[in-house]
Amino acid sequence: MLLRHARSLLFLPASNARAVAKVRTLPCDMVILDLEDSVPDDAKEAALDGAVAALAEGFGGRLAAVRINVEGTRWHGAEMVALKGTAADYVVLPKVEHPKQVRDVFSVAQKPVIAMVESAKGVLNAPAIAAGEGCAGLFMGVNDLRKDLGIPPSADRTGLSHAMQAVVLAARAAGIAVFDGVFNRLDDEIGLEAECAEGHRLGFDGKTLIHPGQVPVANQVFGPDVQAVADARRLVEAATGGAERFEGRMIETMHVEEAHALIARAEAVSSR
Ligand SMILES: CC(C)(COP(=O)(O)OP(=O)(O)OC[C@H]1O[C@@H](n2cnc3c(N)ncnc32)[C@H](O)[C@@H]1OP(=O)(O)O)[C@@H](O)C(=O)NCCC(=O)NCCSC(=O)C[C@H](O)C(=O)O
Ligand SMILES: [Mg+2]
Repeated sequence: MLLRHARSLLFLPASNARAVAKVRTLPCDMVILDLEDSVPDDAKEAALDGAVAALAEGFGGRLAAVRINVEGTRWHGAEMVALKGTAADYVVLPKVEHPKQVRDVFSVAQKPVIAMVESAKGVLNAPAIAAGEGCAGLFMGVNDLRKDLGIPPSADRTGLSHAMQAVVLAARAAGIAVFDGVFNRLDDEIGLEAECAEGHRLGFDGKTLIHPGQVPVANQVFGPDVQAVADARRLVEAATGGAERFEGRMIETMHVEEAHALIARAEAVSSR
């Protein structure tokens, strides 16, 4: 599956063996083994060993990534080296503020990097980060970004909207994938669905998640929608080139290209 086609990207602490076993039974498109904030300092080395062993066992066709610790921590170097040659599809690098951080990880781990944008500096430098060597995608890190911006945890996402749009713009200008941040309220399915729909409307390709119960909602919202795919197929069938009337609306070349992209996404998802 192409990164851009992933709908549900599930984080789990690499130190949690039960979660590692559980994720192999879930319909998520990407597994992200976390070595950073969800793993206590005294469990980091064991978590890295666990991640490498889990990657060797595989994740049954799901994309696999590992989130490492930031540069300047005592784990960062060993983690990059350990991931080289593993079956990880991507390394996720948190708290990125400059393209060099991504380039350094890419050159040591020899894996494409997904950069997490989770500070004011990261947002302002997102265009350079996204366009830099080794960067395959961007994740919004909404918890850290909120903290950096001084937005209270109880607030809605209004104060993050400029940053979210800036990150989508940066990714699209660089031609890479972009994913919305996590939703912390574990028992609020309606809130999760609304937030997934908001992310979808903003242009994100899918959503990063933290709990198995969130996977079906993200898969459903980032679909793609069955009606939209049927519409796209009819549009592609009907289009003859140039501006024309299709089912009461004008279509042109870009609508045909959009329809092809949607059909490709639907086919990628159904082959999962
Ligand atoms: C949030 C949790 C700590 C909740 O844990 P808990 O209450 O124990 O979960 P449940 O009892 O409901 O679990 C039910 C079963 O599901 C498994 N499980 C739970 N979570 C996961 C998961 N993420 N992936 C796979 N499997 C999972 C449990 O093991 C149970 O199964 P079983 O044992 O067989 O009964 C917990 O959900 C959790 O740790 N979530 C992930 C946290 C994480 O990875 N955090 C890092 C990413 S968040 C982020 O990136 C923030 C970002 O940086 C930012 O700034 O915004
Ligand atoms: Mg964070």
